[in-house]
Amino acid sequence: MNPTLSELEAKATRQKAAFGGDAHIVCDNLVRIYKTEGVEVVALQGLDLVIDKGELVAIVGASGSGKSTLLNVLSGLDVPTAGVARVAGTDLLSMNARDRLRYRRSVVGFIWQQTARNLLPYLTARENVELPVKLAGGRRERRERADELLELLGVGYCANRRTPEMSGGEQQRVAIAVALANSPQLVLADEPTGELDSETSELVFDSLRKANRELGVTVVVVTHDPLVSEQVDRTVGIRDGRTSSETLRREDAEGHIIAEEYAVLDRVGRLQLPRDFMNALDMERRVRLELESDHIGVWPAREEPSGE
Ligand SMILES: Nc1ncnc2c1ncn2[C@@H]1O[C@H](COP(=O)(O)OP(=O)(O)OP(=O)(O)O)[C@@H](O)[C@H]1O
Repeated sequence: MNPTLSELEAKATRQKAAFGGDAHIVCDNLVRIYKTEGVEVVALQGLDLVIDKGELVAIVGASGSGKSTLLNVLSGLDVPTAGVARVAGTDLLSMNARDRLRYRRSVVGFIWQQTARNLLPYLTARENVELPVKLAGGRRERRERADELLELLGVGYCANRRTPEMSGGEQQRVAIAVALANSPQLVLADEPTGELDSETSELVFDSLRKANRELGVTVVVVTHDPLVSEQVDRTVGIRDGRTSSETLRREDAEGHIIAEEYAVLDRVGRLQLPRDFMNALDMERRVRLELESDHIGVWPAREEPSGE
């Protein structure tokens, strides 16, 4: 017997609800189109991403692939055009202005690449960390909280310094403390080590990892820095506004780090073949697939008969 319309609707809703379940971050078919002077740029074109609570994830991709757009959506700074974006149960598409402010003050913390953008230069490091707590209406034990965070991130000695009295790396670690001030569930960092040398970058990244491990906060870092992406359990690659690959790292029994790269398969079965694989075998337009018992083979299309 054919299913009724209401049965089909119920099935469709069930399938939709199933994607990502109640994961901490769920992006489902996320689309962001920018319109400037009549020209449309599709920055995110159906991006799917699921991140669990307490994960530390690096997002990598070529310039213009949509990384910052994704981070701006997750931070509540930007509203996507379509799709689903949910963080800690909050639907980022349907928030009103008041919810958005509350979300940005207490659910997420953000660290920008430009050190100067993260801190107010006329305040000390401690005052910078106290400020978001003050703005969110927190009155008690602000100072203790600020000092505790600065200590945890290894910059306790900077508490009374203003921005010009700190190095770039120290400023970024204070910026992480500012981002953590209101005990957010998620910290987002856009190229936080982009302006730093590799030694200082490592210290900044150590601080992010400490926040993740010791405070249990989920951390998502956009980076070009191979050093950073090698130190996380999961790296998500973005290409042309979609997640295209994931590298998972694990330790084997002997303590060696094993990194395995996967292509991301979306719900309708689309996957992006790595460009260098396609180029190596001259694959374009179409490929031949063969189902084997434990894998699928992908071959270049057969030569078209010339018709002579
Ligand atoms: N405000 C905007 N108005 C118009 N187009 C935009 C805007 N912001 C981003 N774009 C476009 O959207 C696409 C994705 O940009 P996005 O900044 O997210 O990329 P990215 O991966 O972060 O790049 P980069 O590594 O260079 O920072 C690009 O083509 C960019 O030009």
